[in-house]
Amino acid sequence: MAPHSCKGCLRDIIARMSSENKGIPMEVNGIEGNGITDNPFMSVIGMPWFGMDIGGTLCKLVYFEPKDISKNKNDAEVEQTLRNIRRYLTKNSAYGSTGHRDIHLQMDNVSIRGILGTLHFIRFPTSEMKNFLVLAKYKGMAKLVSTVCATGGGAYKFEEDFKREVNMKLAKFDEFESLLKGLQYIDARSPTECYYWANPTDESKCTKVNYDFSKPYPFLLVNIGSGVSVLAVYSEKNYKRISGTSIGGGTFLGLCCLLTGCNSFEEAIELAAEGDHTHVDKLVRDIYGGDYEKFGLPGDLVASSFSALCSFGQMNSRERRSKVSRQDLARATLVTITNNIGSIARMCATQEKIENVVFIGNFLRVNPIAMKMLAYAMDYWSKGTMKALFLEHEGYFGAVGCLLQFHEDLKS
Ligand SMILES: Nc1ncnc2c1ncn2[C@@H]1O[C@H](COP(=O)(O)OP(=O)(O)O)[C@@H](O)[C@H]1O
Ligand SMILES: CC(C)(COP(=O)(O)O)[C@@H](O)C(=O)NCCC(=O)O
Repeated sequence: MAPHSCKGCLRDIIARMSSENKGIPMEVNGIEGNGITDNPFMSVIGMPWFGMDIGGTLCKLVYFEPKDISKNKNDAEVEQTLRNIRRYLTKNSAYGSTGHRDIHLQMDNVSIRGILGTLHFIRFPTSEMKNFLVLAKYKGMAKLVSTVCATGGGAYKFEEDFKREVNMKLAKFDEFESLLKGLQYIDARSPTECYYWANPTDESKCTKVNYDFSKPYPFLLVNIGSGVSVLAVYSEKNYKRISGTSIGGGTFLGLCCLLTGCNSFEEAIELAAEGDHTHVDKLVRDIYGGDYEKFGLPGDLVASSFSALCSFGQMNSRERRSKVSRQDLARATLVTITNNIGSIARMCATQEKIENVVFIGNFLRVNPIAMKMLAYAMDYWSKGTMKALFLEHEGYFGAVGCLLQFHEDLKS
């Protein structure tokens, strides 16, 4: 394996912590419940509350910070650990170089099971899970929380690791149930949650416009994570997964890294923002000389993605490839993946006779190019009958939803 060189990542922090705190045992294996943590009532009232959505690429961690944690004051050690964890999570916005708290998404004064508090939104790469567990152990979380609610594929994949490393049980919840629960909860409490892009093709006029999503049904939910899942949602409880594709956010990032040598999603998006996909793609006008009017295909529509680089009969093909920039390749990759998702979403919406298509997932993070393309594509191809909608907490609904389900289950 290549030596790990990423300064400040979770692995580094842990190494630093262990050398700075020689007195603190890192191997707190086999922590037994301390009586308090085994009592579900205590963990509801006073303990930190976590919901995790462990996806194929990113782990989304939602932390509910109750306003009042004084309920534990009869136990000074618990109280202190609780305060330390709270301080660590809420005073930092970065945890090493790989963990981030999305402060702009923080929700204050929300209540879960009648308890008022703040929701914090944290993400880190799923590949750092083992280091996260070491950190959780070191911070004493395992002594406070016996159960963490979790969703996403990683809730299954890492279940044994949680048990072995930190003696924590995972309360597992289905990822789509969680998505929908979280979406309903957040949208009802965040007045500017849902929006659409007006004039998506005209940069000077393009704006984000608030959308009232209080009567949402029916809607199509397109979750663009590592892969893509498409759900048709008819009511709070009635939904079905109608389609999906493996060509999703992970594909964009993987191909972009391969083609451009970039090393992060943010870098990929920055490159794409500066590139021109028409240097890479073959457009309808490259084939027709203009629009293909009979079937309403405009000349600037991509006819064939990446095809401009492989017109093998043409003398200039090799020269063209050598002139294409990393930025152009990143943009073309983004356009290809986004168009494909838009096309699948439109077919699903047509089939289900649904007009509102809600796009979520972290592929849309810091990615207005993709959002505007989806907005335009849905509008153009449906002749204005379909609407692409977006949500501010794009990748966090699953994590919130499983936390809510956990507390609902405790109630019943
Ligand atoms: N910081 C990031 N690191 C990696 N991928 C990111 C990042 N920010 C956004 N993405 C994009 O989000 C996708 C993952 O989205 P997410 O909804 O978290 O899915 P999953 O649950 O499969 O991890 C990645 O494939 C990538 O396209
Ligand atoms: C398997 C998944 C539900 C996992 O969710 P993710 O971590 O990608 O958000 C998703 O990647 C997916 O639906 N993939 C597409 C599979 C298909 O329908 O071809």
